[in-house]
This record gives sequence, structure tokens and C-alpha cells, in this order.
Amino acid sequence: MSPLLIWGYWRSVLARACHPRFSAGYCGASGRQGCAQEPPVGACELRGELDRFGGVSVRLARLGALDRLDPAAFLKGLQAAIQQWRSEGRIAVWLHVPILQSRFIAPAASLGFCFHHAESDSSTLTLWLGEGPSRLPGYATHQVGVAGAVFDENTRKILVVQDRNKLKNMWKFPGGLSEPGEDIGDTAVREVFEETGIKSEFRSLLSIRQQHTNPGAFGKSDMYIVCRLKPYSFTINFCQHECLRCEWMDLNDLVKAENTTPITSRVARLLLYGYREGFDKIDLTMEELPAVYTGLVYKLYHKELPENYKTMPGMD
Ligand SMILES: NC(=O)C1=CN([C@@H]2O[C@H](COP(=O)(O)OP(=O)(O)OC[C@H]3O[C@@H](n4cnc5c(N)ncnc54)[C@H](O)[C@@H]3O)[C@@H](O)[C@H]2O)C=CC1
Ligand SMILES: [Mg+2]
Repeated sequence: MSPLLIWGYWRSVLARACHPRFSAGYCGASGRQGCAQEPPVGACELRGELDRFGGVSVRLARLGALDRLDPAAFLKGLQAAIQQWRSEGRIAVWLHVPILQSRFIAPAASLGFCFHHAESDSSTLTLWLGEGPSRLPGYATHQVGVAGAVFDENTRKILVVQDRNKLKNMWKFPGGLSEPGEDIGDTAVREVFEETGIKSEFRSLLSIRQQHTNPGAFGKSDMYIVCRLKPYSFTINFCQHECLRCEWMDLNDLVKAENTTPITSRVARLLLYGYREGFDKIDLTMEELPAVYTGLVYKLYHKELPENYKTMPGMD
């Protein structure tokens, strides 16, 4: 296909996207106009989608002939489409760009698009078309780190490490960054095992620290959560890449230690309190509950609620 023909093809795709039919239905929607009613074949996968807030989502991966379209032609097409979307009262455009078609990012940016977020194989740009400042939600704002305070009640020992590659050698709890879709407790158990070789199980959540403009979080905010874990193996086999030292330390010694971080020292005191007065004083325990609308489940963490309070209909 000549560049002109390709452009003609793509323009017709955009025209289809801009056509009132576009605003009346969208691919995959259980609405008035399903894909089956939309000639020609393939048109529905080439169209943008209208979201429930009045924004338009355009997925370049679905526009096949785009492989051979040059950025200047894309710029013109996008300009015309934006004009159309404005006239239709659309509030925003979401442009999803596969990494191999990143040459379209600069033309989009020249029309006012900004990065919203990127995944490993694509980026998403947005353009606000509505009144006033953008009301589009931002992307992820925090990195989540989780540490495991592995405490052995029988010996009163707590598992601590010193990180390699740190300027100061401070005792701290083993831990690391949560992976996408990973439960907090699972992160703690996994990181403890990877860094120390100790097997453990989740007991409770003890503390949450929130810190902004964290250098370790690429300047974003950091949420650092410490969990109480119960060990069921005791032989240390620590990771030489990540840790310099690892040991079972008497909890009292950690409370008194000077070469430790403030958060470790505070959580050590919390554990000592729980050990002496009962862990129910310090534990936020976890329960899995069903999400009302999505059919998914979630984990809820809070102080233990007595059984009769869980089921009681109300209070006078
Ligand atoms: N107060 C405390 O006791 C401390 C809390 N934290 C918190 O722990 C969480 C992160 O835990 P980590 O143990 O750091 O994560 P992690 O256990 O997932 O380890 C990160 C790994 O990535 C490596 N790494 C980091 N940046 C790198 C780079 N630019 N190039 C190559 N390798 C790199 C590190 O050497 C380490 O091996 C965060 O939430 C942080 O705020 C971290 C240190 C101390
Ligand atoms: Mg770590």
C-alpha cells in the first residue's frame, strides 16, 4: 500500500471512530450496538472506545495498518479526531501506544498529550478535553515495601539482617518490595525466605510507614509495612548478594541496640509490649471478605473484633 493509501485507510478508521456510531456503542459493550452489527468486518476493533465518564480510549495496537503510517500523517489524523471529539463533548482521550509504535508519542505530545503511565510493552497518554483542570485520576502513587518481624516466642529471639550496599551497617528486619498482585503477608514471608532462608507464616500487620519523595522509590512515595511472622524453620542461610549479616537476636538486645533504624527500634518495642501483655494489644489481623460489586475478594486488616460484634445487627 502506498503511504497515501495507508493514510486514506487510517483516516477512514478515525472517521469511523469519530462518527456518531462511535459514541452510541463500543466494542465489547453489552449495549445497543454490538460488534456483529457493525460493518465492515474489523471496524469494531479499529474504533476507539467510549468510557462511562465520557472519555475516548484509542488503542493503537488495534489499528493494523499503522505499522506503515508516518508520524506526520498520524499528527494530522489525530488533530482532526481531537477536533471531532471536542465537538462531540468528549471529556478526555486515552491513547494507548505499543512500545514499537513509540514514534507516535512525540506528535501526540505536540497536541497536548502527556504520559499517564507506562507498562513494559506500552505507554498510555492522556489529553483532557473537559472544562477546567483535568479530573482524570493519576496512576500508582506509592511503592509498597514489606518487612517480616520474625519473632520466636519460645526463645524470645527476633530475626535481623544488615543490608549489603548500605553506607551504614544497621540492624533491620528482612523485607523487600511487593510484587504486583501479591498479598502483604505473602511478600513478607517470601522476602524473609529469600534473604535469610527462614521459613515463616503470617501472623499480623504491626505498623505502616508512609514517606514521600523517597529516593529508593524513584522520588515517589513509599509505603513500608512491617508484619509479625512466626518462624517454623530456624537455620539461617542468608543471601550473600543482599545481606552482610543475619542473626537471631534477643528482643531485649534489639530494643537496646544503637546501630538500628528508628522504625526497627520502635517495632522491637511494640513486639516486647505484645510479648509481655498479649499480641492482641498490637496485632492488626487479616480476614478475607467478598467485594460487593466485582465478585472479587479482598483482605481486610484491623484489630481483632469479638465474634458477637461481627454478627450483631446494631447498637442502641
Ligand atoms: N527502615 C528500614 O529499616 C528500612 C526500610 N526499607 C524499606 O524497604 C523497602 C524496600 O526494601 P529493599 O530491601 O530495599 O528491597 P528488596 O529486598 O526488594 O531489594 C532490592 C534489591 O534491589 C537492588 N537494587 C536497588 N536499587 C538498585 C539499582 N539502582 N541497581 C541495581 N540494584 C538495585 C538492591 O541491592 C537489592 O538487592 C522499601 O519500602 C523501603 O522503604 C529499606 C531499608 C531500610
Ligand atoms: Mg530487602
